[in-house]
Formats: sequence, C-alpha cells, structure tokens
Amino acid sequence: MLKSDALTKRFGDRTALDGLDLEIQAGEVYCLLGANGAGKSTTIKLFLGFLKPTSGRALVDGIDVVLDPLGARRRLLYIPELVALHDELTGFENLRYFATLAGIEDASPSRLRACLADAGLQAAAVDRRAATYSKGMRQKVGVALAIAKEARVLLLDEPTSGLDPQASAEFHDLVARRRDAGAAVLMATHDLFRARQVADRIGIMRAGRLVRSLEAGVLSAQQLESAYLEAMAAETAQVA
Ligand SMILES: Nc1ncnc2c1ncn2[C@@H]1O[C@H](COP(=O)(O)OP(=O)(O)OP(=O)(O)O)[C@@H](O)[C@H]1O
Repeated sequence: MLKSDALTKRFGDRTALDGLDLEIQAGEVYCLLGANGAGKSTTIKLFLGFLKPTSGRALVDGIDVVLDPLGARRRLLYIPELVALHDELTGFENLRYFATLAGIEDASPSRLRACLADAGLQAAAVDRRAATYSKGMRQKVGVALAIAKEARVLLLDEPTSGLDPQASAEFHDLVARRRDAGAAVLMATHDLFRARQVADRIGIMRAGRLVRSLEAGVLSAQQLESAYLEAMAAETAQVA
C-alpha cells in the first residue's frame, strides 16, 4: 500500500533521507523512530507530495506521488503533530469543511456526526467551537476525517506528542482500529512505549538512513529501548 524505492532527499549538501526502501501493507502499522533530524518527517512529506524526491520513488497504492499527486492524496490522510482546525467553527463544522475539501461523497450530517462519535469525540463537544478544544480533541477530529474519507493510508507525524497518557492511549486505540479496518499506517513518533504497543514493525532511523527494522510483536520494551539506544550510540561514535 505504501512503498518507497531508494527514496532520497537532499537539501543542498545535507542528505535528509538516504535511499529508503520501505514497504507497508494494508492492515499494518509501521512506526518510525529516530532522534531529532533523523529524517522521519522528510519521509512522511515525500509520501504526501509536500516535498519532491531528489531521487527514488514514493508510491501510494501503486501510484507514484510525483506523477499523480492528487490520485495519491485521495487515498491518504495526514495527521500532523497538531491538527489545524478553524477555531471559530465547531468540531462538526470543521469536519464538514474538510470533508468537502477532500471531496468525500457521503458527507451527510448524520454520517459526519457518526464519524466524530467513532473517533471518540464527546457528544457535548461536537457542536462547540474548536477554540475550546484540547489537543486530544483536535486529533480526534483528524481521525474522524480519516474515517469519513475511508482513507487507505494514514501518515501520522508525532500525532501524540504532548498528549496526556490517557489521550495518547485513546489515540493509539483509534489507530489500531483503522489498521484493523485495513488501513496502512506510517507513524513517526518518539514514544517507544506506544510504538511497541501499536506497531507491527518498527524502523529506527539515523541521519537519514533506516538502520534497523524490527518486528514489534517479539520485542520486550527493554529490547526495543536497547535496540534504539544502540542505534543512537553508533551515531555518537561516528560523530565523535
Ligand atoms: N526544508 C528544509 N530545508 C533544509 N533542511 C531541511 C528541511 N527540512 C528538513 N531538513 C533537514 O533534514 C534533516 C531531517 O529532518 P526531519 O525533519 O525529517 O527530521 P525528523 O526525524 O522528523 O526530526 P524531528 O524528530 O525533530 O521531527 C534534518 O537535518 C533537517 O535539518
């Protein structure tokens, strides 16, 4: 569902992403871990078509993002660190607005309200202005859009940073439900604990390269932390 072939991005003489080969199937969650500047957001922006690769290809459901950006984007839903809502609109009005922009066919009020409920937004909040929303509530509107769009691919860039543990757990449950509904999910995160819980596979990036790819199911929390720290220590050794 998501595939990259030798995907590379340079900014001047800085290589942000170096020859990434990645494949994520429908019904799979892949978490990308790595220090600040490792290339996680660059990877996501290349799949979104926000950046153009220097070389290599990013494919969404077999569609080359550079050749058919709109076709690729129709299948995607992107949730950034903070979902940007129009503060003067309610949660429902925001969802209706974004659903219209996304060209969603069935954007009837009853369906959109059902999507907000599925995403766990409290009924009392649905018709309240987004200015009053917590970060967790904003992220739920993003998930509601994914549900309404029946997005086959979710690209999540640190979607739970700054969320309290309960809101983070709720968000990861929603991600798991999208996965169980058949979505392919690529999530950049710094949260090793949640990554291990929600991911099927975990990739560790360092300086633009995918240096480890691990099956999450067979790893203890301690093994994942050790693998991560080893990857980071190798970087420190290289730099020193
Ligand atoms: N638009 C840009 N122009 C120049 N350099 C950039 C640009 N975007 C990213 N970079 C560089 O590319 C590298 C990878 O950045 P990226 O944002 O992908 O890292 P990241 O793993 O997402 O980090 P973080 O955890 O801080 O979000 C960094 O060295 C960064 O400075």
